[in-house]
Amino acid sequence: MRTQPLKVALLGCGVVGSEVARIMTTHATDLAQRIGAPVELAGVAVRRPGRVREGIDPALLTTDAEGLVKRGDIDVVVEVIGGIEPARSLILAAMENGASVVSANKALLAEDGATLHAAAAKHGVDLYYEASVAGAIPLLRPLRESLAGDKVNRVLGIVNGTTNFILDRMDSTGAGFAEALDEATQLGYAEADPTADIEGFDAAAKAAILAGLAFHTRVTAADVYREGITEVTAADVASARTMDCVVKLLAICERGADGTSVSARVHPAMIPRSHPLASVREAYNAVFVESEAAGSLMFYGPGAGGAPTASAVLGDLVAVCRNKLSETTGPGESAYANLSVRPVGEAVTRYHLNLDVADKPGVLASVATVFAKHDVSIDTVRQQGRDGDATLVIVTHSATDAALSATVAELRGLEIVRDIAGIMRVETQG
Ligand SMILES: NC(=O)C1=CN([C@@H]2O[C@H](COP(=O)(O)OP(=O)(O)OC[C@H]3O[C@@H](n4cnc5c(N)ncnc54)[C@H](O)[C@@H]3O)[C@@H](O)[C@H]2O)C=CC1
Ligand SMILES: N[C@@H](CC=O)C(=O)O
Ligand code: NA
Repeated sequence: MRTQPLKVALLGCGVVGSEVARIMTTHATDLAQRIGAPVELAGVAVRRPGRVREGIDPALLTTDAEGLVKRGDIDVVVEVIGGIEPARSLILAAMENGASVVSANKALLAEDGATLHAAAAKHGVDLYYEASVAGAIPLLRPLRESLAGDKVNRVLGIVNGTTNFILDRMDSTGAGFAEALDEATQLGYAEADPTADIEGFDAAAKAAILAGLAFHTRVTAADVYREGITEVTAADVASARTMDCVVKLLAICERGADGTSVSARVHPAMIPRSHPLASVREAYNAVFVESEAAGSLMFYGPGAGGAPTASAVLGDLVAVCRNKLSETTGPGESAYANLSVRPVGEAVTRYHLNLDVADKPGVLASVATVFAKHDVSIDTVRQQGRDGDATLVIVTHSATDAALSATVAELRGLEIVRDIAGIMRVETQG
C-alpha cells in the first residue's frame, strides 16, 4: 500500500459535509485498505470558522474556499456547499488544478452539468455525483455502468425525501404541511432553501440528471415539467384515501415511442395503495428503471439525510481515489444520443378531479359532453350530494395534459360548475 496520503479538500461542513468528515476519520483505516493509500482531510472550507466542529481539527478550517481548491497538494475536492455559485467556479478551479471532484450538488449538475463534464474531460479528472440523486441509493453508477449495455426506456420514482416525508405525515398522522416541513428540516432532509423541495425544483434537477444518464442525452432542469406539492391540500390527501390511493411526488422520465425524443416531468400523483411506491414512507426514495433486456429494476433506500448522503459521497471518494492511484478516470459524460425533449402537453396520464356542481337533472350529461368533446374518456364518477350542490369525483382514462387542460377550461365556463378542485394525475403503472 502507498504510504503517501491522497489529500482531500472538503467544501462545506453542513449536514452532509460534517458526516463526510466524520466517516473519513472514523473509517480511515478501512478506507486506506480499500483505496490502496491513506486519504487525508487536508482542508475544510466553511463560512463560520469559529464554530466548534466535533472531530475536525480547527487548523483545517478556512473561509478561503478558492485558495483551498487551488492548493498544489489537493488530489480530490468534495463539494457539499450546494447552489450554483460559487460551487461551479470552485469545481472548475479544482479541475483546472488537476483535482478530481465528488459533488452532491444536483442543482448545479442539472443546470450546467455539460460545462463540468467538459472541464473534467479537458483536465483528465473525474466528476462523480452519486449523492446528488436519491441520497444513499446506488442509482447513478448502475445507470452509468451496470446498465451501459442495455436500453433504458423509463425511469419512474420518488426522488425527494422532504416532500415524501411531508405527504407521508399528512396521510398517516394527519399532520399539517408546515409542521411536517419543519420536522423534515430538523432531520436534515430539506435543502438550505426548502422551496427547492416543496416546489419540485430539487426533484426536477434529479429527473434531469436521471434522464440524461438513462437516455444518453443532455437534459437540464429547465427541460423538466415541474409541479411541487404546495397546492396539495389535506382534502386532496383525504380524497385519495377514499379511493384507496396515496399522493406522492413522482419523477417520470420516458423515452418517446418515436425513438428521437424523451420527456421528463415531476408532479404530485395519486397512486393506488397496492402500488409498490405507495409503501415508500418518510424520507425514503424508490426508483424503477425499466430497460429492454433487464426488465424492471427497483432501487430503494434512504433518499436524504446527512449520514446516508455521506455514504454515497464516500463511495465516490473511494472510486475517484482508486482512479487517481491507477492514473485513470471513470466514465465521462455520455450524451451522444442527442434526443429532443418533448413538452408535457403530450404526456399521457389519468386524472382525478372534483367538480362542485349544481345538483339538478342533466348536470352529469353536460359535464360528460365536455369531456367527450375533448376526447377525454371518463373511467369512474362518484357523486357526493350536499344542499342543492353536489361534488362529482371523476377519474379519467389516459389523456394528454393538453386535452385535460382544455376540458377543465371549458368546464369552468359552464354555469352549473361552481368550482373545480383536486386536479391531480393518477399513476397506476409500476
Ligand atoms: N441534506 C441532504 O439530505 C442532501 C443534500 N444533498 C446536497 O448536498 C449539498 C449540501 O447539502 P447540506 O449539507 O444538506 O446543506 P447545508 O446547508 O447543511 O450545508 C452546506 C454548508 O456549506 C456552507 N457553505 C455555503 N457556501 C459556502 C462557501 N462559499 N464556502 C464554504 N462553505 C460554504 C454552509 O455554511 C453550510 O454549512 C447540497 O448540494 C445538497 O443539495 C444531496 C443529497 C441529500
Ligand atoms: N432535499 C433533498 C435532499 C436529498 O437530495 C430531499 O429532500 O430529497
Ligand atoms: Na444516489
